[in-house]
Amino acid sequence: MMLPRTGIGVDIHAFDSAENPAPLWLAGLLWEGERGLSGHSDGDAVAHAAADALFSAAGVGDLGTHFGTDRPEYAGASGVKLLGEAARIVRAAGFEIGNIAVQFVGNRPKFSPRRQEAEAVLTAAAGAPVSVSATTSDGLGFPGRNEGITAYATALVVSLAPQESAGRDTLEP
Ligand SMILES: Nc1ccn([C@@H]2O[C@H](COP(=O)(O)O)[C@@H](O)[C@H]2O)c(=O)n1
Ligand SMILES: C[C@@]1(CO)OP(=O)(O)OP(=O)(O)OC[C@H]1O
Repeated sequence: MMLPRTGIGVDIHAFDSAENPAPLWLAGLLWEGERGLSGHSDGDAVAHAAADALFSAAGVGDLGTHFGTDRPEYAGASGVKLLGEAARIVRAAGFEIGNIAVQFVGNRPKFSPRRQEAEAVLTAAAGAPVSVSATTSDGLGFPGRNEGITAYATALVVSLAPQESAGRDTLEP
């Protein structure tokens, strides 16, 4: 039986505190006029959490395993590029991707008006449906103080490799 596998990913990035902050890239979109997130790459916490959930579901490590900050080629890399690469790695490991669901916690950007646009960009990158939702933390904690964003993601993948039979049906009654 081909049972699906779930995965989880969490990513946190602080807003850039520089006087002239980097632009904000989140959920694969550029948010004009919004303070950017700091990071070795473009800081797209939504795309990173989605990629991490894929690696988790396939059991092939995590973001640091594949795109570590010691890799200069990923300096400034786009989250969309990392998600596309993560999907390629997971497929090369013998999995198909069912879907990815991401929720971020933060006051800004006001996400829902651009949800469809973001989901289309991330879905194209992953080659599988990606849904994104947002919530505030009701003013509490670092997202509530506009210091940063947390993104949580789950992913579902299915192995395309023949499964070895195991468990109850191999046991004597
Ligand atoms: N950055 C955000 C945060 C929230 N939303 C939308 O607002 C709804 C209500 O948020 P609460 O935290 O007050 O429950 C939420 O369900 C989102 O639809 C948003 O668009 N952008
Ligand atoms: C994506 C990578 C690599 O550029 O850098 P960051 O942008 O700092 O992002 P993080 O979510 O901390 O994950 C680690 C790295 O793999």
